[in-house]
Amino acid sequence: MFSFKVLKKDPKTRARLGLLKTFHNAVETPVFMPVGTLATVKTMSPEELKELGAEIILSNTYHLYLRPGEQLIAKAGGLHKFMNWDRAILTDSGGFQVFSLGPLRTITEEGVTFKSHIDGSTHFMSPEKAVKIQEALGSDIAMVFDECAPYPADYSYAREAMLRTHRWAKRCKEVHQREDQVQFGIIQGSTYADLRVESAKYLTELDFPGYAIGGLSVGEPKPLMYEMLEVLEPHLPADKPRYLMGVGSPDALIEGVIRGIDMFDCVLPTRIARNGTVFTKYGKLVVRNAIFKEDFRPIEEDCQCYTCRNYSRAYIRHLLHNDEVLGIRLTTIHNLHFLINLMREIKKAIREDRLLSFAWEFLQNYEQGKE
Ligand SMILES: CNc1nc2c(CCNCC3CCCCC3)c3nc(N)[nH]c(=O)c3cc2[nH]1
Ligand SMILES: [Zn+2]
Repeated sequence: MFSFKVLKKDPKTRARLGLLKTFHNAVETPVFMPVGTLATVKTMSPEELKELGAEIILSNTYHLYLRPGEQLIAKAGGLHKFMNWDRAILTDSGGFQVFSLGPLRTITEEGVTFKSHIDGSTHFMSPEKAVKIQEALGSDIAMVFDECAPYPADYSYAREAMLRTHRWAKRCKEVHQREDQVQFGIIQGSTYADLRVESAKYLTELDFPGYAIGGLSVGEPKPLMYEMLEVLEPHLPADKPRYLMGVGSPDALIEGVIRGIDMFDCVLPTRIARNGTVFTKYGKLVVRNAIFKEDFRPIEEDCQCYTCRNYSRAYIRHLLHNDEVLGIRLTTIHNLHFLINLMREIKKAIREDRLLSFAWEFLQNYEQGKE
């Protein structure tokens, strides 16, 4: 079964504490979901992810369809078995990737024809195909096939893309069969308040068990993203989970929670780790930088992660400088711990009715380092 329950609402903001029950496990929200594009959260084993407190991870229809193919994964017994992950998996539908990765593509009512970013071969993806692929993968939560309009998009294009995405969402709902998988709708409408409300109303009518907010974190100024969340919040079902796609940095996570978001995903922690950048409570730090050559302190003095309890900046910089694989594993562990731990502290603050003061203090410190 799948269920979502609001356990507590923050008295001063739109934040809420929730319990998301998936077919594999129960997840406390607000939750940060690490991204595992090719059926792995890069350099992390499932045991290490559990050690870090990851309860639900993301994977992707587009990437897995191209390589190794959803049929192979189905033969392996599904994505959970294939990657030895027995907790929840949410798969994105590939909509975003087809539009952002595929160099050339043509959109029709039917679907999207695109060229693989791997070998340039031509492929076709439709709402029906995206549903079938995600059913073969066996994720707990499958996203509908949508179009994420680029930013900026003029009003008429944003509206046309939104209406087509609504028709695609309906088609996804109609062909969905897998009982142990739920579909989330994705709200579009670019940065136009009236389109956002129209999209929320239309998709709420389709009665999905959860709703994602798409079309944001695509280059628009953060205040504009937050404004769209404020516009949307009153029009979202209060008893269903809200997932802000592709967000985000520590400050965006806090700003999103305050505006009623329950679920987040972002490639940042793993991606910046690979180029030697780590999160700290005073902003980002490029530990690969030569200034850390003889800095024998941990990345963060009071961080309880495996990396900070055992290694120095000097050692990590040495590893990164020599392309030693352990280096990006250690920065990845720290970054994932940082975001998962931040969500833990946010949940604690909501429980203790002190979210705003926690948020204010965190943002004060974090912006000191100016992200
Ligand atoms: C980064 N900003 C952003 N991401 C968006 C994403 C992707 C969210 N992350 C998915 C992971 C990406 C790496 C592989 C595994 C899945 C969006 N996805 C969809 N379907 N629609 C959006 O409007 C949509 C909008 C997004 N905005
Ligand atoms: Zn650490």
